[in-house]
Amino acid sequence: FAPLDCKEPPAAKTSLPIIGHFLGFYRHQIGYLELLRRRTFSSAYTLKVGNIKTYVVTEPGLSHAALQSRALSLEPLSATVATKMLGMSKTANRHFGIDEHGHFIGSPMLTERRLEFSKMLASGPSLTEPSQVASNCVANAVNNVGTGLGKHDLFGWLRDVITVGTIGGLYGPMNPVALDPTLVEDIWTFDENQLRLSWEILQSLIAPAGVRAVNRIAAAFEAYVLEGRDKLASAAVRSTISSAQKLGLSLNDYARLEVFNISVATVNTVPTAVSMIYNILAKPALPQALRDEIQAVLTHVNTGSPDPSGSSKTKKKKRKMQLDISRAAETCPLLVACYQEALRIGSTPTCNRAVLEDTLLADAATGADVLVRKGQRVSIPTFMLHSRDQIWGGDATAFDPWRFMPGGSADAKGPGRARREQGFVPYGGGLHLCPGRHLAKIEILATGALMVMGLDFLAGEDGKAIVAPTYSEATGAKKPEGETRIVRIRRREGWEDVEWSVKV
Ligand code: HEM
Repeated sequence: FAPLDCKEPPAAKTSLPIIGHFLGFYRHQIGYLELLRRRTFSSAYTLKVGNIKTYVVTEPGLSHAALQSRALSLEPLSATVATKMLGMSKTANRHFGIDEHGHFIGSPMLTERRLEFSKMLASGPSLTEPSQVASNCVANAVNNVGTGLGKHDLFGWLRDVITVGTIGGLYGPMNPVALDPTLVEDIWTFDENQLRLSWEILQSLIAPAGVRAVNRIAAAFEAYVLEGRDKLASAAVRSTISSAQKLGLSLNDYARLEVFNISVATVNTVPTAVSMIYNILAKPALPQALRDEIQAVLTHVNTGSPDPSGSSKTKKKKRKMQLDISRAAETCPLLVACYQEALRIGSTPTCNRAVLEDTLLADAATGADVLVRKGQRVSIPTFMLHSRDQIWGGDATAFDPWRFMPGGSADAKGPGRARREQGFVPYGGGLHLCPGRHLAKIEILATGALMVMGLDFLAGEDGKAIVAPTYSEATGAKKPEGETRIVRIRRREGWEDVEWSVKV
């Protein structure tokens, strides 16, 4: 490396040259980035690992500048990393804009795909359709819970329900996961192995489970298209399949790309919903406060309908209750605040960019600026912005939905608003702002509301209280660990006869 320009962020030093940062990541996982922030005392620092130089941005103003800059792009990284990780063919490189020397020269396919997908999932019937399917899946799961207390691995249960619902909504009723639910496990295995899969060589030795998961999912997607089951997919997915076909991507390469797509569509939604629900249950006053609030968006649809599951002799009346989640945004501020709080602390995506041109990133509020060099990377780990006391008014790592309510420390109209807005980027920003955010919001709000209204939860063991989850150090999306995952669940007392549905 050439020495850093004085305008470039300071280098994060390590006492052991070459292997120091590797050991740091090995020991502290992603928390190592926060450790380096404290060590460098800077709004951005430069991390040199192997032959890659990454500028880690740690302040709201600079992260906003980076996300909005047109001279920084996710596409070169998606192109080079995804093709490697997914084991795509050499010819696929061309479609991803990688030339014969391995350089990124721009990819109309990636740009077109992103724009089309964003448009389709923004509003209207093409958003309603997948949202409805995903929400129905959660309603069915609640309807299927028994009246006696049963022990559940709450994370595992929600993971499966949300994954099946999201993929059903996007890829239609005959999607690969509907036909083979064991693929859910493969999605998570892929997520845990992403880092190792992005190695240049020896992936089968370093990440055999990851390679197996990619191959299994890709084979299922090949069959999905060959058998014409994709005809039943959502408009958003159909449009991306047709653009891949138009550009001549082979069936195998398309199927491998879907491994990445189904992963991004689920591995952030699940931990966010899981964090929201566990934390609601762990705060004694919260479930009742939410139940009082959500009552306003319930409609008793049909009080007189017979119980479809009963025999003709034992026909019971079922109360059909519809949750109108489309009204939750204005009517249920506490539920929305729980969703925001779960986004803030429950999922920890990192926004990555490749620098296309030497660029000066400037924080408009503080006047601080840093130079990022062409060909290098910028990384914005959202957890570093979302968990800082100075931005969130103290106790930033705790789940406290009231901070988002009027008069709370994160009140949208309160002091420090601009800094908080720039420092709250759960869905990234700029050109690459997550296209699935509207779908995710509907799914997570519906999941939270249905669980709270329809079910009673008790800790796994008698006499114990449900506690906020602690997380395992595993790589990939956040997963609660050990005993905290087990809870006892039954239909809510007095509401056992309700059959739930959702209006999105
Ligand atoms: C709580 C749930 C979710 C969270 C927290 C989340 C977060 C993110 C983040 C941080 C990014 C990177 C943005 C950037 O770099 O600026 C992203 C990208 C993306 N997300 Fe999501 N996401 C969620 C749900 C979804 C869902 C449900 C879908 C699919 C329908 C989806 C599809 C995508 C896609 C395709 C991209 C890549 C965008 C691009 O290449 O420009 N996400 N998401």
